[in-house]
Amino acid sequence: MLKVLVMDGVSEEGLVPLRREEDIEVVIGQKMTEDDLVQVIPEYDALIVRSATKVTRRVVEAAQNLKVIGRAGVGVDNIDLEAATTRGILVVNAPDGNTIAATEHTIAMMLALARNIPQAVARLKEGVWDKKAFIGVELRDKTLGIIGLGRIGSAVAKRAQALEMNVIAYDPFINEEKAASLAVELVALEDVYRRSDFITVHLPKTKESYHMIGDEAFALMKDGVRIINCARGGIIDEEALYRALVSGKVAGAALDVFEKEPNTESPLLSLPNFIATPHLGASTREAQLNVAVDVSGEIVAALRGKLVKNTVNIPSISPQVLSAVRPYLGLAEKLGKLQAQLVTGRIRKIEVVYSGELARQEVSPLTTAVVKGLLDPILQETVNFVNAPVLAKNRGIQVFQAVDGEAEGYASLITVKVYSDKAEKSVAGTLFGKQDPRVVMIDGYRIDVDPSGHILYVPHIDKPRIIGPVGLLIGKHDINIAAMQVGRKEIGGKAIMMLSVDAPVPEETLGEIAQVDGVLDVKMVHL
Ligand SMILES: NC(=O)c1ccc[n+]([C@@H]2O[C@H](COP(=O)([O-])OP(=O)(O)OC[C@H]3O[C@@H](n4cnc5c(N)ncnc54)[C@H](O)[C@@H]3O)[C@@H](O)[C@H]2O)c1
Ligand SMILES: O=C(O)CC[C@@H](O)C(=O)O
Repeated sequence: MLKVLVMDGVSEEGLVPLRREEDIEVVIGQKMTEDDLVQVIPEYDALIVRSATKVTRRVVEAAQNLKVIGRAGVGVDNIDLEAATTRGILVVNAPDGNTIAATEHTIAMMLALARNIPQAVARLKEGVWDKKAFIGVELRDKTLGIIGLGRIGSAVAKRAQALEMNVIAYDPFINEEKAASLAVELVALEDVYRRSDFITVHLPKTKESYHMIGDEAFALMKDGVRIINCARGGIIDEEALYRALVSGKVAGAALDVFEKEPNTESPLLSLPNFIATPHLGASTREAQLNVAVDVSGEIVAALRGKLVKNTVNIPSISPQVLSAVRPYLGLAEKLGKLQAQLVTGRIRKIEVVYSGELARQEVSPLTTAVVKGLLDPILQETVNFVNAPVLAKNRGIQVFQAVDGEAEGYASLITVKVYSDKAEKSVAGTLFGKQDPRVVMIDGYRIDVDPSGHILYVPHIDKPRIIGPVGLLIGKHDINIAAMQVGRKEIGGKAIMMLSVDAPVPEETLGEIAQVDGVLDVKMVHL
């Protein structure tokens, strides 16, 4: 008998796909501490959670039979993915089922903000019939700025247009055609800040988006702007929001999510122009049913070793295909990740070329790994072997793969070419000794770089007094250079320097390096 532990009040109705399997026992768990979960987890083959249960490294490491962890929803920030991957435990989610719920909650929050509904209800329940205190604003003809035009952002845009709002959006990973099909004007982030009467965020919490809306962003906004966050706590800096609400710069804010949850202590809760809900975005009967059905189906497929659609960590492909290309999966993903950080402009096309021995293999999983590496840092949803082409297509990115016999002297070579509206960039990599990944070419310049950790990329003119000054500037910050590679095609022409450093080089130093005579560009890459 296989045992599945279901936590966090996942919809009972949605568990039907699990319950109809005769050899699967479903156990509904009550709220547990980490210690309790560590105690019970060894007996389970699968675990389903929403956001309350934290599946920590300790929990994962205590599991002895666990094959799959299912998230009834989108965000997997409560699951230690690295620990699960290391133990070979599949993590699956249900990214589509709660889109409409989160969208409608956002619209509800925007209307509640505009018309002071929560405050007026509270006053009335205190026995005060106060019409004067709650003069609102209309949405019609106001500008809504959406940050993150993915599934929820797009659905919010449609509904806001029905309310006769002008919708503008910032999403560096969506192209103009996609935005045009939604009749949404794509603008720079600063323009969203400067032009919007209402701002709503619909992007994942990543290193880039953490505290992206803080004092500086508020300073750029219109006086009296209203702000909504039904995405992830931490995208808006709550302390800066507090200051902006107190000063009146921000007329009102509505949060469904907080940096720390649960949260009943936030100073924001004391402000009259602040409204909030306890992470209710996905809390509709329909959404909970959808995500429970979706995740239950995925758990059954995973336990039966069948194709799983929404894997978060491990590709679901046939063992034969996987074993042939597995050693290259990490390299392919790193090449995609490297391109995501090097290329500028809106990506239009990705071309992956396989040469040497790899050209004789079934390489589509590797192409997907490249796309995953490119899109993963920017998308909340899982990029996997089934959906990667669709996700890229939805963003107007064409993906091609090709084989080419010429491997430049390497046993196998993967070349990833990315074409954007501003640039064309090519990176190539191989495995040394069938296991050590190396980036061996950037834009035709030969190098030999281990794609891990922090790497400084400095294209420059090949002439004296470049490497020394750059090294000195990094040394000034006590940052150790672990390795250095320079590639050039001809003396005195363009060259590329790649420095592996033990810590990220601060922004300020990057600015100083950019000023060194002969330096053409500088980028800090994290792999
Ligand atoms: N409150 C809730 O209960 C609830 C429910 C569902 C989803 N969510 C959250 O809502 C958010 C959006 O979910 P989704 O399903 O629409 O995700 P999605 O992956 O479909 O869309 C995210 C969009 O954000 C864009 N993006 C990524 N980084 C960006 C950046 N730095 N600047 C601007 N745009 C950026 C991506 O290009 C993408 O289009 C996620 O954070 C998700 O966890 C919350
Ligand atoms: O399960 C929930 O209630 C929240 C889910 C939501 O935050 C998500 O990321 O899907």
